[in-house]
Amino acid sequence: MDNVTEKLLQCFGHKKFKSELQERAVRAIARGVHDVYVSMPTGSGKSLCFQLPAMLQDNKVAIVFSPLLALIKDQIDHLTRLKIQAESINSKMTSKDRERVLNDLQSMKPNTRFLYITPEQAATVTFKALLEHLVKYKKVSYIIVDEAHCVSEWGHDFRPDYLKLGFLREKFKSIPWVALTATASTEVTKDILENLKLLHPVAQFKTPSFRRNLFYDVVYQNCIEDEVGDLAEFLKKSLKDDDNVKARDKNAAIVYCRTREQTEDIARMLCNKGVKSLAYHGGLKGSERVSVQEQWFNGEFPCVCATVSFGMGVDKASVRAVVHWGLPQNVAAYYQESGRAGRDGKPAFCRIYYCRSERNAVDFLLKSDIARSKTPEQKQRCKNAYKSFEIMVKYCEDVGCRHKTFADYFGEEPPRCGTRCDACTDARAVRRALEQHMRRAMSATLHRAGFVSHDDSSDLYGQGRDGQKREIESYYGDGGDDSDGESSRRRVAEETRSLIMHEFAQRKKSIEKDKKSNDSESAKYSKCKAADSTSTKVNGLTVASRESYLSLLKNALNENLASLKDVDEPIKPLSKNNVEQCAIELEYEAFSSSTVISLYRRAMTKLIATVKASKDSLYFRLKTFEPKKRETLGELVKDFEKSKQGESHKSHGFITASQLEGRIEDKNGARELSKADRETKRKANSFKKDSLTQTKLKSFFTPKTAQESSETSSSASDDEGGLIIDEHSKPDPCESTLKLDEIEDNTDEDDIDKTLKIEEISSNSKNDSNSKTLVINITLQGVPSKRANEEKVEHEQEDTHPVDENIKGSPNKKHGPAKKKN
Ligand SMILES: Nc1ncnc2c1ncn2[C@@H]1O[C@H](COP(=O)(O)OP(=O)(O)OP(=O)(O)O)[C@@H](O)[C@H]1O
Repeated sequence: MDNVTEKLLQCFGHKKFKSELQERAVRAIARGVHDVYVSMPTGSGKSLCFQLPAMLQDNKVAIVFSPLLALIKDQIDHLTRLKIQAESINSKMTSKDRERVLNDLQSMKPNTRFLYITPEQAATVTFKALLEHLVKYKKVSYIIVDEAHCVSEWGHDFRPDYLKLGFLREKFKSIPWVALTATASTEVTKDILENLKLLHPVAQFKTPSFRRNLFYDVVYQNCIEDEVGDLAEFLKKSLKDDDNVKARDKNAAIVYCRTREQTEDIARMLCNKGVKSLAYHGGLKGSERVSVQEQWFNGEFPCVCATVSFGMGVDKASVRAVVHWGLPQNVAAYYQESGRAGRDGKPAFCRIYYCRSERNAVDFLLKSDIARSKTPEQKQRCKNAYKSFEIMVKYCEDVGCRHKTFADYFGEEPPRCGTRCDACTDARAVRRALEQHMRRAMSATLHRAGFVSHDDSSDLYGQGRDGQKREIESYYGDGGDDSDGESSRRRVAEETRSLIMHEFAQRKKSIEKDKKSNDSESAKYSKCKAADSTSTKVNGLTVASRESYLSLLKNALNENLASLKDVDEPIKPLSKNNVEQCAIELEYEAFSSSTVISLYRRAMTKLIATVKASKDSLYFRLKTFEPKKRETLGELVKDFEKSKQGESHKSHGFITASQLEGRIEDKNGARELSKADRETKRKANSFKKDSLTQTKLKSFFTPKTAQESSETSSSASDDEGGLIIDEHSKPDPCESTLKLDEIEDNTDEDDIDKTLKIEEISSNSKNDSNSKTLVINITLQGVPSKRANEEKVEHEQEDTHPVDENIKGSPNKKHGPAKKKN
């Protein structure tokens, strides 16, 4: 037994080295000839690599740079338990404590063997003076940089203050340096060696990232019925088989969640499903966190649902499962977090429950980071983070070996995985699951009509990298000695929030734009007067909303009329169309006298309520209503019937263009049109051209109930009872009217040769005539033309705006937004 192994036992209680690499690293560092770089997986005993050599040098102190106060505390606690004096100098210490540490370090033979410092503290005048003193009196054994990947912009935890350490290396050339990390890709390794200015040749000790005892797989959340149920089953399987061990050594699990709320929710659900779980996050009080950690550590609660703040410094060997509920931040972070499983070398499971919508949220947040980065360095950093995220996405959305992803990332040869991941065990099953996941994700996206919900994307990803950082730092106290840290974090959070709000505003704008274009489409087919000007006149009001109110008003008027059937008093004869005409006038009055949407709503609500209230007498506006003499469809039909007596097509709702056009072909096929026929044709073409009048065809071709049929036939005999076809022809400052004559001028004569078929293809009669859906499909028979397609008309009554609750019996309340069918 040499003095190295002797000290191993004496100071650390280990009879042998954990691995060959650990021993080689220890011996190389102990020689003190070269700077040493150690890259070993989490839990492989890296700390011992420098702690043991430091213990070999009596009366000397090792300076250890570590990124977080909590990590420092864990290490100091660990060494204190081993009766090795370790200290720190930081802003959280009392001045008395600080003085005590400084006095000891400045003494001839310091008792302190390890001095833990944050990189921020390293930049202070006090520390610089202290270091100069220690070096001058040859009291420094080593300078150690723990978590050295923090020096690299490629790393997932870049800390700018780590860069300053390189100056110290240049200044104190006589002291050997040691840099250690668990997660270093090729780029990160290069950065560590360069940025820390380690003296060449650097002795490098690097274990392959492949950990054979860990089984990796991915489960797609959208492919399972009960996600948490699945998780519970998985945990139960992973946690069993530990009956004969001490409570402390019982199997344990960690479920990493993105948000604090998620940790609470999932922990609760797991408890309900029989897996004793606790939530852990930065929002808990310090004492609560310690308590959770202890209960988990002692085996009282085998599972902890935590944010990423959990685990650093937590050294439990019997973790049998590490689950990520959603996409991990990046490969390095995932390797580190999942690497907390199976530290005892026994089989353990690492699973991701992948959710694509979350991926989209992360994608958005990382892109936002890139967009708002102010300096080229920042931008590069954000781009690196994005690249790393993309690798993680590929990890989840690919069928390749999971371990190979890590090997690629760390610049190693692909490992011989065999059956240590789902993809290598059963690639076909993984491919099938992936395809199913993609299909479902796609259909969900389509379902949302292209709008991916980012409502709470900030929450989904715990507010991105910054959120994750905040989460860690809330756990670790101040995250260093950066006095401005809190304010800069707040600023970053504020910027992130405002960026997200900005993005939402943009989306809202584009939705508004879509709404507007839908609205102008609806206006073409609306019965409301000046429908085109709806939103221009009253901001926020939609045509659909007006149609809803109009429909309610018309119902109320019809009810009013119907309620007087048994009353003795003589009632003015009014057809349904007269009532509709009256409703249109009244609605228009409310619309034209309203300047804001609330006034319009109030006016319409009041109007409808008043109509409903006049139970025993005809509503006064119906009494005084004088239908205007207008060109009506009734007239048109009569014209048509007159000219085509005997020829008229009796089929309901089906008129051929040859009939409408009154086309007469002589023996030579030449066309002759009588004057009357030409007039009829003109009108027919005007229907074809004017979407407004096409809309009015709706009521004409709607299949009628027996009662409606009799009413219509009676109204057909009434000159004023036909359907209004030129409702909008009345000059109105708000509306633009397409006159029949103007349409005639635009008539394309080519179309006359074709047969115009107006065919009702769908009629969806609901309880109320107002809620009928009618699709009128106009096709030009013969060669299908673009124009023919354009002339497909669809009209569906819609109500996208909620109508006031006090209006009862609103049939349109049930309606969803208008659907566009082609
Ligand atoms: N030679 C050894 N024999 C037995 N156990 C050892 C040996 N060396 C270290 N260990 C133990 O292994 C565990 C992990 O060690 P350590 O914390 O140093 O790992 P690490 O690589 O620094 O992990 P992390 O990256 O998570 O900090 C500790 O419990 C430590 O006591």
